[in-house]
Amino acid sequence: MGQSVRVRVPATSANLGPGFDTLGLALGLHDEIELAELDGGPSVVEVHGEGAGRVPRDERHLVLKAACATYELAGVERPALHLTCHNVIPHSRGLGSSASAAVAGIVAARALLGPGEAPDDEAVLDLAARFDGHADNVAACLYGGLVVTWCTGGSFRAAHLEPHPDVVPVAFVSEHSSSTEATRGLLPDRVPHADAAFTAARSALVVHALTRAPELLLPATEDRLHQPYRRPAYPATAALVDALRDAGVAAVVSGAGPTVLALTTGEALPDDLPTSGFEIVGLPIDTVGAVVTS
Ligand SMILES: Nc1ncnc2c1ncn2[C@@H]1O[C@H](COP(=O)(O)OP(=O)(O)O)[C@@H](O)[C@H]1O
Ligand SMILES: N[C@@H](CCOP(=O)(O)O)C(=O)O
Repeated sequence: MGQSVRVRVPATSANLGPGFDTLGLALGLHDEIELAELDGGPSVVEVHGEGAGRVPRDERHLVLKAACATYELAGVERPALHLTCHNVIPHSRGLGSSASAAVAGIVAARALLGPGEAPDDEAVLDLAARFDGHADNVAACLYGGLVVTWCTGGSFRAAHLEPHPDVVPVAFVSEHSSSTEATRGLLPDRVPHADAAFTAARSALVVHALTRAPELLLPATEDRLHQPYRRPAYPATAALVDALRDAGVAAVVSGAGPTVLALTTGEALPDDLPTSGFEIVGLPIDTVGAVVTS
């Protein structure tokens, strides 16, 4: 075997209510991968934990594909690779597992590429966003903390912000899965101008609430752009979001769902919530993002 690297990537929650396709938050739940260059032969994929026995273990594997895309971007012939995945982030629940997989592969391949060959930070973000299709998830995964993402001149960009220390996320991880692609299919091509204006105000306010004024999180997390349209895909998720919000807790659908994210300030949650089918997990905000650990 040639040189190898180990990379740790956080889970992420996208949208945060009104920030559809724009806002992302990194959470303290991590996958780890090892990527090693082989002297020859076909690439090898080992998967432990989440997805083992379900995800493909050949060139279609997301982490390996993302690593290959990085060599291609760098214009460097790719060696055969040995990939080992230790997965914890649940798949298809709205916690950005596919984005974390893409970031893991890209960051690992960048570390293996020589100086002068590796893509710079902007190119890495753009590649990851194109590869996964969700800049909000990949930017949070790369940088940690809170991100605002946008696309300009055909390239994805991100601003990194420090969340207020009083913000305490609690995830209600659904035992059911939901395909992001499928729930995007529920979104209309057009929305009423009043709903766009309503949500634009909340989207700006939620950045203020998350960084400076957590007491505004409940009004700041209202959304009319995506959650109302996705409700039929997961009634239990919709009911839990409603119950939490009725009790004064700033709850949103995490990403495309069906997990629910409550952005609390550490207050006790009501004990009469409709949580059947959900695992309640306190997840601190990850402030460092993807790291090469060795
Ligand atoms: N670590 C991983 N390794 C390989 N494939 C993965 C990994 N994480 C996610 N995937 C693939 O992505 C799919 C989930 O993507 P998606 O529907 O966007 O949900 P999520 O909200 O978890 O990102 C999984 O079914 C699996 O095929
Ligand atoms: N902005 C995207 C985010 C998808 O996140 P995921 O964690 O559900 O993959 C969307 O809302 O579709």
